[in-house]
Order: sequence, then C-alpha cells, then structure tokens
Amino acid sequence: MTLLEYADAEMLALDLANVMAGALGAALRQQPRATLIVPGGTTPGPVFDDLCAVDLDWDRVDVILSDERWVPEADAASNAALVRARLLVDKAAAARFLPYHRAGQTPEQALPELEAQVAPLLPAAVALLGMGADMHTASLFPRGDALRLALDAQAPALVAMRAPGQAQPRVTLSAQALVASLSLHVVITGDDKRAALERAQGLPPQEAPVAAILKDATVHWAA
Ligand SMILES: O=C1O[C@H](COP(=O)(O)O)[C@@H](O)[C@H](O)[C@H]1O
Repeated sequence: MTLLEYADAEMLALDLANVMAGALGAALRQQPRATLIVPGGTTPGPVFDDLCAVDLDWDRVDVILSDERWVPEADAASNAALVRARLLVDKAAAARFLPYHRAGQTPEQALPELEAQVAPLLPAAVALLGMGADMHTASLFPRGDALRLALDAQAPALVAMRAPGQAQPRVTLSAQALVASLSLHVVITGDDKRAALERAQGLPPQEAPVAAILKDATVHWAA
C-alpha cells in the first residue's frame, strides 16, 4: 500500500483526478475501450468534479460502480445518481455508464444479467474506491451476509450483500474484481478514516474488509 497525504481535500481531488486520467489515457492508448470503477458515498464528488473536465476519449470509457444501494436513482441514497450528477457531465458525459439497479427485481434476481454485462468489462483500467470508518469498502461490510463469498478468490464479479445497520440491500464488486484493476486508488478524508485505515492493516479482511484490497492500492488522504 502507498499512502499519499495532501494539504487539503481540494489538492487531493485535483491530483487524484490527474492520476486517474493519466492511467485511463495510458490504457486507451493500448486498447479500444477502458473500464473505470467508481464509488458512491459522500467522499468522491470533488474528484468527479475535476475528472469530468479532463480531455480524454471518454466515448471509449465504460463506467461502473464499485457498489450500489438497491434503490431507484430518484432516491438520495443512489450511488448511480451521484455518478450521473458529478461525473457523467462536461467531457465525461460521453462515457458509457452501466447502472446496476433494476426496478421490480431483487439484487439476486438481477445478478445473472448484471454479471453477464459486468464481467466482460473487467479487469478495470482504473478503480477508485471509498472506505467507511467501519473499514468497509465498496459494499464489503464487516458482518455482511455474503462477505465470505465476496472475499473468495473464485467469487463472481458481483455479489448481493446485506449488512447490519444498512437500510438497503446492496450489490458489490467482489474483492477479486476490485484488486484485478490495473490502477487501484482509495480516497479517504478525516482523522477517523485515517485511524480506521491504520487499524485495518493489522486485521483480517473478515473483520476489516478494506484490508482485502490494500496491498496494491494507493490511498489518498486529506484531513
Ligand atoms: O456506502 C458506501 O460507503 C462507502 C464510503 O462512503 P463515504 O460516504 O464514507 O465516502 C462508499 O465508498 C460506497 O461506494 C458506498 O456505497
């Protein structure tokens, strides 16, 4: 794991967006299309604001979520809604986005179709992940009902997850799908998450799921 510390969240967002754009550009010089994995939640918005303005062949980029809360996009909890509002605008509006939520279906019902669409897009050229103070990343939650499967090296790309304290069911990329990414970044802010990151490094992934993806990751932190 590499830890990069920034003077403030604005510097972090700018630098991280540039690093991600560089890695996406490099991938697009080698292959016809490139996949970008992005998180939801409260942290990545400023990174999206900078990344969406970068000159890239966005029409050759496939954007998928690290995970989704099983709610329609009109719901404030929707990760897809965040991505549409903050990333898929400006130059990045040309990217292709694959949302996960399917109205009228449970995650389990939707999974076969989603797996068939997502698996061919992996490994991703670039993945950006968030982390909660409880040491979850994507929707790999401590005590999640499918955590064992999601941490398994043979796991499918996508796993349905329910976890104590989480209002909605989730779908999440498995740890294997995340760590296969060619360029893997984690964005965190605040002292509580910094302390959680340090704690996670001494714990097994069953207790601290983020530990499963840290080995080759670059963690970007600002207070
Ligand atoms: O529930 C989620 O949480 C994590 C972390 O979110 P944050 O609000 O603490 O930044 C996020 O990475 C994930 O995509 C989301 O579904």
